[in-house]
Amino acid sequence: MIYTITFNPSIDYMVTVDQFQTGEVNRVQDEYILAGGKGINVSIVLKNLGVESQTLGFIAGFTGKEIQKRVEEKGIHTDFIDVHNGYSRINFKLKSQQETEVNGNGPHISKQDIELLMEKLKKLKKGDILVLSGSIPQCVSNDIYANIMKELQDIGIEIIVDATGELLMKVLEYKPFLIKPNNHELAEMFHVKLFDQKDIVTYAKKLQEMGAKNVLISMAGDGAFFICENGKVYFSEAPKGIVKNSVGAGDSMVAGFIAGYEKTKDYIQAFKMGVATGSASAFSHDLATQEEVDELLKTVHEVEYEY
Ligand SMILES: Nc1ncnc2c1ncn2[C@@H]1O[C@H](COP(=O)(O)OP(=O)(O)OP(=O)(O)O)[C@@H](O)[C@H]1O
Ligand SMILES: O=P(O)(O)OC[C@@]1(O)O[C@H](CO)[C@@H](O)[C@@H]1O
Repeated sequence: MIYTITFNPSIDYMVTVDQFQTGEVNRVQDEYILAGGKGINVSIVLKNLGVESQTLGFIAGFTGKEIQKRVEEKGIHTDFIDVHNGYSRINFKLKSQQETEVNGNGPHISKQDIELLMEKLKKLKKGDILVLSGSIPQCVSNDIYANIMKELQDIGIEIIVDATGELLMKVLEYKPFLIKPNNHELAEMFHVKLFDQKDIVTYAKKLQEMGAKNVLISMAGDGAFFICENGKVYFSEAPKGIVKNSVGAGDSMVAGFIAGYEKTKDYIQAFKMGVATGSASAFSHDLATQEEVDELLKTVHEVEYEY
């Protein structure tokens, strides 16, 4: 079974404004809400691609209930912990001349809440896949993903981490199956500027040397690199299209990779599926559907990157 964890789920309030003006009253042209949070998005896209998963994490208040309802309506099994403290955040996503995001803090999560999650995770079995995605609330220590991996290291599950900064750096020693920073996050983690593709590959390879088995580096419309555990490096251009909403493109890429790998056990197919699924989400208002992914997959071609 595949499990996704979202420490800080959200209601994503998506708004389109023609020519947004700061300091003025702006009227929306279009608005809708989605249940969000990175792990939840991964589960939704997996479901769209015909792969079952269960989603865990922490919810609170009326927004938490709405998130749970919306996820379950999609036929995804949830096992959230209600922390009975505050409410799950509402993240504001503005599409105008530029895309702007304002993400909330989320509810307080106590030590007992974390212990409850750990108890659930200890029931995972050999062969399961666990996806740890997204930021954590400020009240949670940034070694939490590493602690989870440490606790589960003898069970024999593959763990995928989509996070950044110390949260990601600290898991590397536990050898995650896959990590997916984007190129900007990669630069921030090493406190460097990455000027060209060669720089990006150099630092992505460092993450592999530090423990990650496979490393995906997404670069939005500039394509993606895959540093494979077979020692090779692959590059793919991003498919061309009109970006409607790139929120969740990275999560979709993770889901596409997992779905591709589950179906074929082939890293190249998984990489191509990841790219196609990320772009399919970027080119639609909601997250990618199977049909959208199938269409784009025909246009995705990987090349081995000579390093
Ligand atoms: N403008 C775009 N054009 C084509 N494909 C895109 C575009 N933006 C994103 N994608 C697709 O989605 C993948 C992931 O995008 P991106 O690098 O923006 O991830 P991310 O920064 O983790 O995104 P987010 O945090 O918004 O989910 C890319 O590798 C690409 O396949
Ligand atoms: O604050 P985090 O956890 O880093 O990101 C949360 C978030 O921006 O990520 C998803 C898109 O990737 C959205 O659904 C959600 O609002």
